[in-house]
Amino acid sequence: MDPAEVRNEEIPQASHLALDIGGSLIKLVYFSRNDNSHTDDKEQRTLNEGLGVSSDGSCPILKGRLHFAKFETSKINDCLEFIRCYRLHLGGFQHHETPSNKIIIKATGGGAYKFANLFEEELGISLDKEDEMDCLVTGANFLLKEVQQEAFTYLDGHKEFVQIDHNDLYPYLLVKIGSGVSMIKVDGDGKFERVSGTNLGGGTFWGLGRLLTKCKSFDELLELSHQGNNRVVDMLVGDIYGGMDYSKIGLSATTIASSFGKAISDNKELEDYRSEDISRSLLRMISNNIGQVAYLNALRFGLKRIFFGGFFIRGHAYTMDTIAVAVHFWSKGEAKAMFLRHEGFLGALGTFMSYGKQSYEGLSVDQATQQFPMSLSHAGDKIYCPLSQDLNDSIECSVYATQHHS
Ligand SMILES: Nc1ncnc2c1ncn2[C@@H]1O[C@H](COP(=O)(O)OP(=O)(O)O)[C@@H](O)[C@H]1O
Ligand SMILES: CC(C)(COP(=O)(O)O)[C@@H](O)C(=O)NCCC(=O)O
Repeated sequence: MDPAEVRNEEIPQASHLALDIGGSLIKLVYFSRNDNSHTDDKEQRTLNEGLGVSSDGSCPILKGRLHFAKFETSKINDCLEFIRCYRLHLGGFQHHETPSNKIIIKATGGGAYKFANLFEEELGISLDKEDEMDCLVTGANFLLKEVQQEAFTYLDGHKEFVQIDHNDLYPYLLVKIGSGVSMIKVDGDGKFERVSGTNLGGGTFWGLGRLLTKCKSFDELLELSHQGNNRVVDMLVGDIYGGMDYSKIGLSATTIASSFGKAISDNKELEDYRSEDISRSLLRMISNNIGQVAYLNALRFGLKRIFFGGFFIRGHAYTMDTIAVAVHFWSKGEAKAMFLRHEGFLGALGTFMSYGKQSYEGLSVDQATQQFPMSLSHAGDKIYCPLSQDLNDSIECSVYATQHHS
């Protein structure tokens, strides 16, 4: 929605804005209270029991919705306008030690540093910086432990949700495919190590794709790949071996021997290739490489489960299939690639949850839980998301908030 179109009466009472400002995209998570947000006594008691908190009335549970939004980092002014328009910047917290009682908003990602002054100048707010890897892991652990049907496998066009056993979650490898790629070995809550990364990531796909195809948007480039045939551009084992498999080393004739390799011998110019084929080849090259590097890192540490997140994936079938096939192929079926429904918002969710650590004056989230229609689900962590919600929509949840006094 164009922020200019937002009318006053449509503006929700929003709070707890959390920002993840990455190299390509800015992700926002914020909470808005329902009009009649406070629970009645009976409901409050039930919620408190579910959350395992005391029911002395000092910790009101606010009902409302979690909202998700994203903007291209290069269009940060649109993001600032959106925040201003929805008055999201007013819903942070105040640190009584901060001169002039500036409102503080939680933020992560490189942009929390790069754009700190811009946020201060444009919105008059300070960004309280949370570590990016910390937030990614917090967001991933929360989703894997608390959200049913969050993780799924994808192979040969078949999507299957994975039942996560809370007692058997760790260790796992988290692969965040953003502009670049971070690979994090996760051993528990707050226990992790970034073990590797690669600069061939989502930014590489989009950047090279834009140059090679003249596509105007990431989605257009992704869409093109649907109709493409990578074999027009890629050099296959069969191209080298006269149509035959190289079975002695386990390579079939259709295996890609060299991504974009055909372009060296075709005597063609860029214009002679279809954008669809280039997009498909590029997508396959990047996805395959990430799958392979991820597998090698899983092998280093004996990890069997690899969760892939980040907005590069975009729930895109061909991307997930390529990554899953790479992991399956290289691990000979030993390791499993899994994907996350809330793939792009791990960092922003982790940042949102970091409000719970605050003990400053003002409203702070200590716990939040999604309320299922029939009964309260267990809320071992801070928020609980529903299963079938489109991420572009808001999701219903409750926030357990304490009022801190100076
Ligand atoms: N609308 C979009 N605009 C730009 N990139 C997009 C878009 N949707 C998905 N992407 C892909 O997602 C990547 C960014 O993923 P993200 O997890 O947000 O990382 P970052 O934190 O680096 O911004 C981009 O490099 C691109 O490959
Ligand atoms: C520097 C980053 C952590 C920034 O995160 P991003 O904005 O890409 O999500 C990431 O781009 C990265 O891990 N790059 C790979 C660097 C490397 O290990 O080679």
